[in-house]
Amino acid sequence: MEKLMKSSYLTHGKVILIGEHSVVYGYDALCMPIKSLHIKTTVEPNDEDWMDTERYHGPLFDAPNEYDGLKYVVKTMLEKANSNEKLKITYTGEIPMERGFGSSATVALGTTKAMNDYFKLNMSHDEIMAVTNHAEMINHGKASGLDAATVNSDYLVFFNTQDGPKRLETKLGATLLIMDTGQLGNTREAVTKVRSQLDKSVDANKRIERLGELADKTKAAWMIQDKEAVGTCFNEAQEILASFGLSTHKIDQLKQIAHENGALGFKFSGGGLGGIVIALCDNDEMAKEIAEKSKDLISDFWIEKI
Ligand SMILES: C[C@@](O)(CCO)CC(=O)[O-]
Repeated sequence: MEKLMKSSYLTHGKVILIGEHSVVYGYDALCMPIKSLHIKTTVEPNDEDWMDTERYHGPLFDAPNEYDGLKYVVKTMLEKANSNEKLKITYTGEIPMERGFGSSATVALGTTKAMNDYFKLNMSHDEIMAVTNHAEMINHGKASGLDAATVNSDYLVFFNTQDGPKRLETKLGATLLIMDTGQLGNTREAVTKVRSQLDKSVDANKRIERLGELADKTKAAWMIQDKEAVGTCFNEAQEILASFGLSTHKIDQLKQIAHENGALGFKFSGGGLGGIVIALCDNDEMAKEIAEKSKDLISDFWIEKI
């Protein structure tokens, strides 16, 4: 089969604004790409066995869950190419793993696209997303497809599992402060934790439904650039997510600092149990101030105009 000598693909990260967890059960969510954080996937020939995980190097692969989805991608793509070639697949970049930045979707999509190019498979967009989403299912036990859709989008994404991603181009006219708690989140564990409560409690189901409503309210407020209303939705979403046991002491401390320093809204972003938090700020100065006051509790921060 005709193929390239080497293929690379650059994929960016994502930050969920609102609707994590409820999106898994069909409700709406809003998620933005983070264009400043990337992972580059490179596929090239190799003498070693592709199943040898030592082959994957870089800071990314401390996260065992992510291997299984990736192994599925590599195996599936080799089958599609009708090849048993041994490959070296390398990941480099600055997206921290297991923080809520969509690292698992990023590497799954990057590997699918880089192998599609390497073997000149000409797969359609839907076929590429099907492989990536299945890898996410393997990684997280249950996956909505939101992360994969957003790491593949240059625009803010309004999403539900039935209709897929819709692009939103309106700017809110605010600043988003993203802070890394430095604590590893575990999406699989968090998704399982929510599901077990939904199986047992009517009230838990009502709270998940409310999260979906909050995503719709956020979108409506976003479209008319009502940042105070967006912030209020973030705050209520944080309370609901915390009621499922997904917040941590550090997240609660960061929430207090953000509110004391004028944040319009605060919540964690992604699966929870650690990972990243977001504070909606009126302007960059407020974001810098909150980051400065939080510096002993965080490992890194990013400021995005939204
Ligand atoms: C927790 C979750 O809603 C987001 C994880 O980034 C899971 C999913 O949507 O697949």
